[in-house]
Amino acid sequence: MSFRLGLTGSIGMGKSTTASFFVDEGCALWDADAAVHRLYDKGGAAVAPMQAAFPEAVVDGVVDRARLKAIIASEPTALKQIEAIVHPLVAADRADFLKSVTADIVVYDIPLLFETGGDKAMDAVACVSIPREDQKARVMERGTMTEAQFEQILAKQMPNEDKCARADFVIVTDTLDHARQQVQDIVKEIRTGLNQNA
Ligand SMILES: CC(C)(COP(=O)(O)OP(=O)(O)OC[C@H]1O[C@@H](n2cnc3c(N)ncnc32)[C@H](O)[C@@H]1O)[C@@H](O)C(=O)NCCC(=O)NCCS
Ligand SMILES: Nc1ncnc2c1ncn2[C@@H]1O[C@H](COP(=O)(O)OP(=O)(O)OP(=O)(O)O)[C@@H](O)[C@H]1O
Repeated sequence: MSFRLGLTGSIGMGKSTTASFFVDEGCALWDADAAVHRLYDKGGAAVAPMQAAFPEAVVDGVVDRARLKAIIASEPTALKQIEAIVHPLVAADRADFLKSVTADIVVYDIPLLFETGGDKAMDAVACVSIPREDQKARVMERGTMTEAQFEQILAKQMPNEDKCARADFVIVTDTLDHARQQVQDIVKEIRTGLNQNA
């Protein structure tokens, strides 16, 4: 069985970028946010239940993220409802992915890993981290969220310090080269452990 490494971190901290460095080292990757994109897309399994719960959020058979963010911003219970629809479908997507995996290390990029208790199913967890001001600046630079939407999502997440305290590895994503170096060190350490146990 593959080594299961959870990769988590708060919004905009650098999970996706760091995940790509693990792929460069030969790890397999499953990405929870990417699974949500597939589920919201045309023909995706979340479209029909989302249409039933939030008819105005579905446009041309696709869940429209801008509309969804507006709904989340104005309806306090909306995100919980969305999670109840989406999270079981995300779990099914992950189970499907696992059927075909052969890599020695599988990285699970999951923003809400600790919040959902998913860390218990991992052999180790790595958390990406940068100071809060840099995090906010990076998210604002992306231009896909207002400051209020960013703060609202952030409020739903476990504080960065708590995530880092619970993680086995903390990856500081201050520069691309530094993050890549830390990823290479972690992969080396895991592979050394795997070879010792083989
Ligand atoms: C809130 C939505 C519309 C924002 O879409 P957008 O395209 O702007 O951002 P994206 O999907 O890339 O998410 C950005 C980040 O927001 C954070 N985030 C997303 N959903 C949640 C949530 N339910 N709780 C806390 N943080 C969240 C994560 O850090 C994520 O990496 C979208 O993320 C969504 O529909 N979320 C609900 C589904 C969910 O819980 N996804 C989390 C992974 S299973
Ligand atoms: N190591 C790094 N050095 C410099 N910039 C970085 C680094 N890692 C990520 N970034 C930049 O930070 C921004 C956010 O990165 P990324 O999309 O990987 O974060 P994320 O945690 O996956 O975000 P989200 O939680 O919103 O999905 C991007 O603009 C990216 O280019």
